[in-house]
Amino acid sequence: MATLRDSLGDLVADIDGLFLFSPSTSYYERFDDVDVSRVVVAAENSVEADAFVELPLTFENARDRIKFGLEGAMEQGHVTEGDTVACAVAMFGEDADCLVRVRVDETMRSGIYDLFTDSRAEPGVIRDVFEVAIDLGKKGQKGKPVGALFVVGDAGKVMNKSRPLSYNPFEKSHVHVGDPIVNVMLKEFSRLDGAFIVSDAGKIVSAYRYLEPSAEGVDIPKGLGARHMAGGAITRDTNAIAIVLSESDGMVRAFKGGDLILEIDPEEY
Ligand SMILES: Nc1ncnc2c1ncn2[C@@H]1O[C@H](COP(=O)(O)OP(=O)(O)OP(=O)(O)O)[C@@H](O)[C@H]1O
Ligand SMILES: [Mn+2]
Repeated sequence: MATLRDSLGDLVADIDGLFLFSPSTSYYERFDDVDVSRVVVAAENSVEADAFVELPLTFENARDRIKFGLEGAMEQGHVTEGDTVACAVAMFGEDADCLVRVRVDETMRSGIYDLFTDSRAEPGVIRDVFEVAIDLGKKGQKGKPVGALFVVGDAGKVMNKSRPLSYNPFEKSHVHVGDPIVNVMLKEFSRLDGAFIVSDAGKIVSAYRYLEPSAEGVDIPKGLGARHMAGGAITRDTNAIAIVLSESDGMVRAFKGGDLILEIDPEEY
């Protein structure tokens, strides 16, 4: 047992910060006396932590969850480059069952935090669009897999770089993502071609848009087709982000600045 304990000790030796992911109050309070900065990463700050990073999604993939927390803490100044931190994460259960030691540096930065907090669109709008895409990916449309492309934020510019494929069902309406009825509409219209355009504040500006960005210099992973190329490229030409559900592999991918930032599997949600 001694060696196992030693190796656990190694994981937390000389750390500069302790990250607690969605801790219960009693778990959080167990670390009241630690002499390193304690950062809570959770959907809500129910433990009233001083250093808190809000999770917009659960991020079933623990790597994404940790990256989000670290990037947020870097951005908020709770940790700095070169720090080594320990992260207590719940991987399988409700309580922390996993301890991860990481060194905070620029290579850790995937842009996952900036995607939500430093885009033109409001973080809540981005979260709502993710939720629609994940839901659509999980259930498909009438049991069949569907693809969908959502371009979120900077809608005026996106409209200028696209053209209609059909009449716009959202033409005179003032509906917003996150509204349950709208989510049903979005799912219904996802069977048809083109992209949904969503404003910074979450208004659905249009469906059925054919995007015409310049694809120059856009480097998307091999194997992805025109939908992903158009989605990635429009985020280089504008300050929008794109959230793309693939009909062929069922994954939800997010692009910003022409780069693939995040990839999530709806089946895990
Ligand atoms: N420039 C574009 N603007 C808007 N929608 C597009 C554009 N190009 C393709 N699409 C949409 O994407 C759909 C799928 O195209 P394609 O198979 O080439 O993309 P993909 O990236 O492989 O996506 P998937 O993984 O869903 O198959 C098209 O039927 C069309 O509705
Ligand atoms: Mn395809």
